[in-house]
Amino acid sequence: MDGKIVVGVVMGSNSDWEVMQHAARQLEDFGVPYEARVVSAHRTPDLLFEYAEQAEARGLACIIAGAGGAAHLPGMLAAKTGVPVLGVPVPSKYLKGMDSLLSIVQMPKGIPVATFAIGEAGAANAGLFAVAMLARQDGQLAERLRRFRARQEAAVKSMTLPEQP
Ligand SMILES: Nc1c(C(=O)O)ncn1[C@@H]1O[C@H](COP(=O)(O)O)[C@@H](O)[C@H]1O
Repeated sequence: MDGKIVVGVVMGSNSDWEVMQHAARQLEDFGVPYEARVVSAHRTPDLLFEYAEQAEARGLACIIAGAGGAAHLPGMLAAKTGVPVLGVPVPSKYLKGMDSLLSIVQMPKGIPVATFAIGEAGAANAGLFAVAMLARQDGQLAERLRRFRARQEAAVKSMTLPEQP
């Protein structure tokens, strides 16, 4: 990777960072150049349009978009760019992220958003999914991903449980 930003991590509010940092951390760990931005379909619609319209020309390979509640950000980005959008439902205060999940996953046919699990695991997996996509064209990244999986497998195999009666 030559340092050029290839993944955009965007979120509806800085209150989403606690969750979305898990996507950013995966990209960082794998050495994938990314940017993190607050962009809101509801609160900054012009900025959303600008970000989406420039994404392809800026060379973004994908956009990871996280939002909570009436989470229209991922879908609206997908509507305005051909760059693949990975949606992360951020947990919400009252409906625990079910609202976010349904807002993101139930896209109309023709404008896909790849939707991940609610919360930290979904954010981390969106980061890993972006790595996996980029690794198809990048042998070194593919090797790093293979080693990550091997370490994870070894960690699970060495897990112990309390003595059983
Ligand atoms: N769902 C959206 C959008 C959007 O979809 O454009 N913009 C902000 N938000 C969400 O509002 C929640 C509360 O935001 P605040 O904490 O700023 O009040 C956040 O989870 C954010 O993603």
